Amino acid sequence: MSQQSPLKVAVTGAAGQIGYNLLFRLVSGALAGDRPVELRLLEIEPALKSLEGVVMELDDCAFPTLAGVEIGSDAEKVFDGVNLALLVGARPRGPGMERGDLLEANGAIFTAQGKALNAVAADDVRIGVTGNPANTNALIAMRNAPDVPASRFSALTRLDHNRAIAQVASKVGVPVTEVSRMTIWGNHSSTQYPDLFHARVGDRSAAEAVGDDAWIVDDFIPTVAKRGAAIIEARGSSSAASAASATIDAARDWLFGTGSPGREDDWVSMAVASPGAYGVPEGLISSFPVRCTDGDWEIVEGLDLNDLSRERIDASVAELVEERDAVQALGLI
Ligand SMILES: NC(=O)C1=CN([C@@H]2O[C@H](COP(=O)(O)OP(=O)(O)OC[C@H]3O[C@@H](n4cnc5c(N)ncnc54)[C@H](O)[C@@H]3O)[C@@H](O)[C@H]2O)C=CC1
Ligand SMILES: O=C([O-])CC(=O)C(=O)O
Repeated sequence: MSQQSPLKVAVTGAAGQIGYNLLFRLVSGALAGDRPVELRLLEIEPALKSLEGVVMELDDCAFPTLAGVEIGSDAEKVFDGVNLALLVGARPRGPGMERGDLLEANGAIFTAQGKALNAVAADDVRIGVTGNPANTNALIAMRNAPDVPASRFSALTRLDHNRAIAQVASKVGVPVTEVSRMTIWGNHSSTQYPDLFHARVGDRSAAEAVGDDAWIVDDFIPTVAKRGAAIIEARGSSSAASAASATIDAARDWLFGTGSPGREDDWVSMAVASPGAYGVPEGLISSFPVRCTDGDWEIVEGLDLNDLSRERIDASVAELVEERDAVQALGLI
């Protein structure tokens, strides 16, 4: 039995589709190996009964690493002392909607949760936002938590990153493990820019390995950027298992480090508060190539951007500026 203190992990929207795919993996080692995990699950009052059923199932797995579960609808109680908060709970989009259509519906949730985290989370808290529109929800939470360093907030673009890796591996006919240095730039929306010019397949540029610029522009970029909508179209509801998997990938790498043996210099995509890097206005939560060590991220600097990359990044960042202005006008930040 491990003697380490439990990692206290909050999950919001825990009774939802992503929650059902996330909780069991979170406590079975995918996040923190054999370190015990204590779950703090936040839901709205009407969903608590359903969440009780999920907790029964968690008990029934008899996970050796599950150090306890608390549930509730009061954010200040649930977030008390948490080291990691995964903010998943939000209204998902349906067919025909863009993620930005959810700004107002979800803004109120992230102001309240930002304030609660500010008041009661542990000093070392890291906050990952999956609920859409993820970048701007993270911005709202961050701006409502003035005592938590801005670097502790991130929004999920790891699902897009994983989708991009899968697409390029399939195109070139290599295992996904051959693809490295993938970057998603900008917003987790259809304007996002998955970058094959810095990605690698083995020891070559991914763009060269693909050898088909028309495929990159007409096929790869829209397939990755619109994958969420394609899943909604096919399943009738938005991605859940893959979103849960990416939420864990992102949190694990943030807390315990990016890279792997032999690929120490690999990076991942995370949407983080811009320090002004690559011309992205300071404070905007935008996706960048990052490396993480001991719970801190660092943007990979000095990548040359070709005209296509510059144009696509600028377009996605312009959308983030619009979203920021919209939530500012609503008084949410
Ligand atoms: N960033 C990403 O890559 C992805 C993001 N998403 C987003 O994740 C979010 C959750 O998706 P699903 O689990 O499929 O939705 P869902 O509707 O199945 O579950 C959402 C849960 O959040 C709960 N909730 C609502 N307001 C809450 C509040 N104030 N506090 C706590 N819980 C609250 C609901 O009761 C519900 O149980 C959506 O916004 C969806 O668009 C989904 C896929 C990928
Ligand atoms: O598309 C959606 O609304 C859900 C999501 O964010 C994704 O699958 O990337």
